[in-house]
Amino acid sequence: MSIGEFVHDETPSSEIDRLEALYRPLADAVRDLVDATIRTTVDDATIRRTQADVEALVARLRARQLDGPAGVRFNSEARAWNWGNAVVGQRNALAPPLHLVRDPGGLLHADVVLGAAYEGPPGLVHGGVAALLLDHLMGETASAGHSRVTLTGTLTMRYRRGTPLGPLRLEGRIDREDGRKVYVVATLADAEGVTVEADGVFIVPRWA
Ligand SMILES: CCCCCCCC(=O)SCCNC(=O)CCNC(=O)[C@H](O)C(C)(C)COP(=O)(O)OP(=O)(O)OC[C@H]1O[C@@H](n2cnc3c(N)ncnc32)[C@H](O)[C@@H]1OP(=O)(O)O
Repeated sequence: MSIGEFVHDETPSSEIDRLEALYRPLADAVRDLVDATIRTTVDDATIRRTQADVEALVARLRARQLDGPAGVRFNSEARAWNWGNAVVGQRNALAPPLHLVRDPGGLLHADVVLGAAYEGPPGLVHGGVAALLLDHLMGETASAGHSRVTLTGTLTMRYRRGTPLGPLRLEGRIDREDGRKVYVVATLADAEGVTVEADGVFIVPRWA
């Protein structure tokens, strides 16, 4: 990976805001479609008709599109956008609707509601999904408000008990720093308390 893959793009922030407001409801609708596909109990004919409808919608969107992934772009106003990001991509229906909030004092938190699409053991969040969300929150924590690039070096999870699907809270903070290494601790919790603890080393890469 190199800094060359972060693309400088002079689209004004106001236009990015407009596009995000346009695409976010589409991503929300597709996310809802994923949930509906998992949980529907309609008859066979309705499933086949729906499949044909969805294929037609896909063909409509594919009429014009990028050759590859959306990438990470930024403008001179320090506005960055990463529409395909697996956790916070505004156009990515696979990404849970995670909204990160930076608290005074350096804590970063996010509230999220995980539904049927994130299941592992019955009724519980998939362990890899828990790691995905924590990894992203911890990377954002280490980057200290996007003031530096950090990449996950080592990530350790301790699954204390199953995490039920439903409303959850993530919290992360920097524990300590040592040169280019940023040590971050984080938790995933439900209403009863912490379900997963994580600690990780996030590295400011040599090329940054
Ligand atoms: C704001 C956006 C938030 C996004 C959050 C999402 C986070 C992610 O998922 S990032 C994607 C997953 N991670 C990756 O792909 C990273 C892949 N690995 C790499 O690119 C490199 O190995 C990288 C950057 C981690 C280290 O490379 P480099 O900068 O050359 O490190 P290097 O100079 O060898 O080592 C620097 C220090 O880090 C330590 N270190 C290097 N790699 C690791 C590691 N994997 N784990 C722990 N420590 C490490 C070294 O021991 C060294 O320590 P010291 O200074 O005490 O000797």
